[in-house]
Amino acid sequence: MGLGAKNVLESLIDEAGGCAVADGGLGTHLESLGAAINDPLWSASCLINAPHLIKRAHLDYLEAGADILVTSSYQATIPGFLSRGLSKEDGELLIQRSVKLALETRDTFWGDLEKNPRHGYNRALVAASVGCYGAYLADGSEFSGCYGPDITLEKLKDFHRRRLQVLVEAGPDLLAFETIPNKLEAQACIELLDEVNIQIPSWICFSSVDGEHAPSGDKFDDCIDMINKSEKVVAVGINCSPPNFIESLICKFRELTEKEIVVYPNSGEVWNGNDKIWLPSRCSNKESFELYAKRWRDVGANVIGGCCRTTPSTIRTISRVLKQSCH
Ligand code: MET
Ligand SMILES: [Zn+2]
Repeated sequence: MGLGAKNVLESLIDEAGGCAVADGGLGTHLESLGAAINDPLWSASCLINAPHLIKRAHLDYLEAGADILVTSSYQATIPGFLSRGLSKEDGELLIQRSVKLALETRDTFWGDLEKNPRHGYNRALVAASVGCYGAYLADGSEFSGCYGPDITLEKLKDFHRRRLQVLVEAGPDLLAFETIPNKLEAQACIELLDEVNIQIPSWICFSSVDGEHAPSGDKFDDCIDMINKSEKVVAVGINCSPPNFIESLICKFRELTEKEIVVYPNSGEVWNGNDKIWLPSRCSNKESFELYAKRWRDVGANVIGGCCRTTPSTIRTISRVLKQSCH
């Protein structure tokens, strides 16, 4: 990642005419393909028992027009696999597998497309998902930001360190830190990128439950100030938060940074971490992603996709809207 040269994400965004399309909810789509993911490992359980469904889900998103695939490693962690009775080595192989499944699907899809010069797709990037510590806890704390007084910067770094290395060694194009709920964890991730000497670009996406702050109450101004100082973080944004928060957050982020802005909200339904169910949307309906995508692009988003409860059909809509208007 040389200074001055365009990184892979910026090049993709250029190729896509200023706004690229990310994929949609992976856990959600795996479930609709028949995977049983009501499990402490959530979608990462498919790495053990249904890798073919992960490939199917990635392919469906590519066909729908996704320019970026986010891997199935959101909840794939070494301690998570250890508590499942697996060895550290097997856990690392599964984490690696998440990247390989996405790369293989992208390469096969792209190989087939190249036979048809008028296909209209971009060669997709593979973003290795790095779920937050709260995702590993599987108690909904990615939406509260409350990790308790015992969780320090060092503990968060220890949690993230080895998985980051394993993911990067498997050869993804970028790293996607997802649903980060507080400034401390963003700081841990940023510092690790340097300490581990990661050579691929990253995005850091936060969740938000009030439309103004990170779930912990931390100010985005402070989080982005810190991110602006990191050369390795090339994009910042919001994921898995209701769509009606997104426009004003893009405007806020646009004032705070020159980095690329990534948004992939959920459908607006609300996750109840205690009962492990999605409660109905309080604010929006799925149909409006068409209007949302146009507005988000117009106010400055550079990557738009979907998170939980969004589907290939959501991504098809976003892709149609964005690709229509830029070519
Ligand atoms: N990339 C993850 C997924 O869709 C993000 C989950 S957010 C709770 O499966
Ligand atoms: Zn989500």
